[in-house]
Amino acid sequence: MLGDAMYQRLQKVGAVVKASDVNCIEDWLEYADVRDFNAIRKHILDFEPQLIINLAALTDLEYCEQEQENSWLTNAFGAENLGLIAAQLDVPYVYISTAGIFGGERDLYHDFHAPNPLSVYAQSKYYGEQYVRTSIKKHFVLRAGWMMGGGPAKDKKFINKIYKQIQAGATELCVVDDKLGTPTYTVDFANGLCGIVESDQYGLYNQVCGGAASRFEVAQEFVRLLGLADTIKVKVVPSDYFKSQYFAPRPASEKLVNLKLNQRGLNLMRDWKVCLQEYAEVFKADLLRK
Ligand SMILES: NC(=O)C1=CN([C@@H]2O[C@H](COP(=O)(O)OP(=O)(O)OC[C@H]3O[C@@H](n4cnc5c(N)ncnc54)[C@H](OP(=O)(O)O)[C@@H]3O)[C@@H](O)[C@H]2O)C=CC1
Ligand SMILES: Cc1cn([C@H]2C[C@H](O)[C@@H](COP(=O)(O)OP(=O)(O)O[C@H]3O[C@@H](C)C(=O)[C@@H](O)[C@H]3O)O2)c(=O)[nH]c1=O
Repeated sequence: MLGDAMYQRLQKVGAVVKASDVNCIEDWLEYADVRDFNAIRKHILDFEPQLIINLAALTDLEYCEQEQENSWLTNAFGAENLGLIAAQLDVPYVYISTAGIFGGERDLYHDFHAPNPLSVYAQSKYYGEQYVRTSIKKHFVLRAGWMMGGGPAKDKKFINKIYKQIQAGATELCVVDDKLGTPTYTVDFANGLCGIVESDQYGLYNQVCGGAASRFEVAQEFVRLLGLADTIKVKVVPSDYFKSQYFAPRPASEKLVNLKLNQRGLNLMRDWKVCLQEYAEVFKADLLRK
């Protein structure tokens, strides 16, 4: 999801990019596994980078509950591996963390509030965040919220899960209103990331879109933007409704505010509704094609 937007953003400024993944679905991707220190070290050293951005992760919370060792190796150990290589090369290191590290005790979290990760995914990401913050001097840790981006082919999360139901002909969508968060558009996130890195102001930053919402509000807005509000009903359900499908623990609220970015004048994130309007165009075009 984010890799796509990041690559496009870096292409725009003419950066020379070596992009890698274990899942090489684009011709600009080369194979590299963040769990394999020696192999990825060689892969990176051969390129002599000036910056390392770690976007690799396992982001399916249910998979992470079931495949715990792999989740720790990818999300936490992978963060360490790339951090060590960045430190050895003395280049800045960007690690992407998540609003999901919070426990939901509060309604809204700024950069200084204390995390309390509930799921294996969140625990492994929080470990990565802490490692990077304490062990890597030239670090940027950026916390994203509910990510949306990549379109029908690459978006693995909520928007595309809703879209797939619509595409399959659903006239009623059941959506929870007891989970709150901050949608985060990958295009804006990649843009903001570049601004933060260029500023040389190392550290930890919340970086989410403006505003906040429940999953229900996001689904309702998405359906409206697709022009389907009259034909598709979005029905409120409690999270319990999905307890067998979405069994990983999730906080009631993972709403973030970009307190530090605002103070530093580095907040380039637009409001989530403006971003969703732009993003929905991709899905509208896809609906028309089919
Ligand atoms: N999506 C979201 O809502 C949020 C994401 N984030 C963070 O943003 C970052 C980017 O995530 P996002 O773009 O959404 O996720 P994606 O799944 O789209 O991208 C992550 C990529 O990493 C790959 N990967 C998995 N294991 C390895 C490995 N061992 N070595 C190298 N690559 C690997 C995945 O492959 P495969 O497809 O095979 O798994 C996938 O292609 C992650 O750090 C994530 O934790 C933060 C907040 C919210
Ligand atoms: C598909 C669907 C989901 N939902 C709800 C249930 C559940 O709370 C949530 C599941 O969707 P997602 O898988 O996108 O959400 P989730 O896995 O909770 O997303 C998380 O992803 C990782 C990567 C993060 O870093 C977190 O911060 C967070 O963004 O949406 C509905 O209410 N109705 C639906 O039709």
